[in-house]
Amino acid sequence: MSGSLETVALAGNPNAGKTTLFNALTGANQQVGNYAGVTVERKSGEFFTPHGNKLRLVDLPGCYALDGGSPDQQIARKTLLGEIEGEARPDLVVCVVDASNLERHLVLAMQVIELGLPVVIALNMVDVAEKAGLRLDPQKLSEELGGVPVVPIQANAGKGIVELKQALRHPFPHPASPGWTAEERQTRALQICEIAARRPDTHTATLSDKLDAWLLHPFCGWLAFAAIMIGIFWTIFSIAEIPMGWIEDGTGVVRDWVNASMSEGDFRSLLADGIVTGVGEGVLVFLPQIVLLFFFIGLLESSGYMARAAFLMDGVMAKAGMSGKAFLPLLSSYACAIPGVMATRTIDSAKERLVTIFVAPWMSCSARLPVYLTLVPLLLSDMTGLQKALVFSAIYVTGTITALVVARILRGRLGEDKTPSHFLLELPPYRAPQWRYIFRHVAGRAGAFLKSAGTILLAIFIILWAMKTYPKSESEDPGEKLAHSAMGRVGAVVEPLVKPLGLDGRAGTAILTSFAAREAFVGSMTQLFHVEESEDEDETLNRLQTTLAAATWPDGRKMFTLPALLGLIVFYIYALQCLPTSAVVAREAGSWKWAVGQLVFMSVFAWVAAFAVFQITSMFL
Ligand SMILES: Nc1nc2c(ncn2[C@@H]2O[C@H](COP(=O)(O)OP(=O)(O)OP(=O)(O)O)[C@@H](O)[C@H]2O)c(=O)[nH]1
Ligand SMILES: [Mg+2]
Repeated sequence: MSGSLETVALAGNPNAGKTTLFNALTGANQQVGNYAGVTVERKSGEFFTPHGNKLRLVDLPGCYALDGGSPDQQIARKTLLGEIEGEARPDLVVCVVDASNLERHLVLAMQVIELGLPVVIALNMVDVAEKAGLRLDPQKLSEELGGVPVVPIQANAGKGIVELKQALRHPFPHPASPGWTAEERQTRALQICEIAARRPDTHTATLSDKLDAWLLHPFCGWLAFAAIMIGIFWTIFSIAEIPMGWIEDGTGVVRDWVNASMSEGDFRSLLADGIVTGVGEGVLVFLPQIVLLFFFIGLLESSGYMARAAFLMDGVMAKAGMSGKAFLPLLSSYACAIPGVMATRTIDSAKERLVTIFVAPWMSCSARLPVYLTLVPLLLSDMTGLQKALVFSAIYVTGTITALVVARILRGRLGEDKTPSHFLLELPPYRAPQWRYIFRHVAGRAGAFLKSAGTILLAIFIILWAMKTYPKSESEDPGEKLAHSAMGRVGAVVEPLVKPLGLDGRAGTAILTSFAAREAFVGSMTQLFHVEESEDEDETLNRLQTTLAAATWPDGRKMFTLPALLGLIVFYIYALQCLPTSAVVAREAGSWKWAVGQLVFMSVFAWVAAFAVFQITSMFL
């Protein structure tokens, strides 16, 4: 920690643009989104003022008042009051206010001024205010607030950043702290707005209003929601197929090259079958989909549609005994449960927060995507893009509905809460996405995915290869060879566990590896079911799918029948196979018991559900 640097804190209402300003000042790429409650922890960075002073900048979660109850708002308050252990109180507060929403944002700004710390007001979103016809007078605003410097900026376009930096110079301005009551603040804010931000006389319906009439409509809204979901999955499938083909071809070329340029032996087999095939066909092929998924999530977050989806879901959430506030954390869990669990910090009610943390991993995260992408096309021969998109939507809906039902039961058991959660979701205006941020964010995610391919997954594949190869047997028969190997023995141990699900020890072993990382499943399957190199060009494409479709039991029965596939998909919907998530759950819920309980519960639930699906569908199909 850079303790000696002077610290500037960014405070303000949710969705005021604090993190956008933080990124603009420090060059960081922290998460921004067009809804309240994106930032839930303190993030710090550094920047230089034009006078060459280096300052530390702390981005805070947004808050409506300095006495809010939810964990994220407490972080903001404690930081401003200097109550965070090991952290000095900030030397200066930059209070970010939304110029197009001045009346409400000023109330908090006045509270911040009353703290007695030096304050500079960053009057953000001047573009939006101007479009709405507001006539802003920063000079007047500054006078009315007792001389606090006011700098108009547009954080998402980098406008006014230099001026803002210039305002952060010594001596830091010390405003007089008047000590208003809550009511006085309200009236004062109104008065100031009338003087410093004059509204146009006529109120015209904005584009956001017009869009919302459709997108929040009790019927059309849901229709639009469904269309957006299916549209996204369909696009992911159809566009990604092209680069996937290239990656598969590329993997084939590299494997052929390894096979051609080395003499036969264990090392060649390790490189060609273990590493190249596992990493290429088991992991890299999914990069295009992952990139597209995060791109679309970024688009939804950035445009403001996410907040609408939460609004639509409010009624459904209420039936599950939760507020719409729990929906946004659940929604971000579709990307990854870790930020989802973190985002529960915006929930005031401690019990509702625990319940949300508990069910968050059932929102299908991006790591499950490769598993579904491999299994879904096997369900029917020659599935169309639309059919796949429908099955995908069904998978996501299944996870979500189960999560809500379990949340409802759990919520009932935990009993009433002292602090009832009041749902205060703001509907931000629709905004043009921050493209640069989205692209950097997607690149970051892709990088993390590639890193896992090069580290933990690579290690898993090497271990698998070794287990499959040693100890060696005298036999020439591939089946006997496998049975003799360490892998065959592990498979024999896990087989009784997965046989009731219609799977054999090989599939069982692949499931086992995915407890280390879900993405390992496909690569493991590639290795475990690997058949002899085929000379046929067409077969290289979708090789794993062809292999799995042809896989049989020793007695010749087809293994991946429709019931077995459905069971396996259901298993992956429900299984919690992610150690990092468990670690974050333990931290956020404040107890390891909660995390272990969740892991055990979800694993057992997954097995039972897969068992039921396999057994029941077997009766009919
Ligand atoms: N039009 C316009 N949009 C902006 C401006 N600054 C930020 N935004 C958008 O406002 C939204 C909210 O930005 P964030 O930076 O995430 O807001 P925040 O204050 O950090 O929000 P929380 O972390 O939820 O408290 C994003 O969609 C930004 O693209 C601006 O000056 N003009
Ligand atoms: Mg933020």
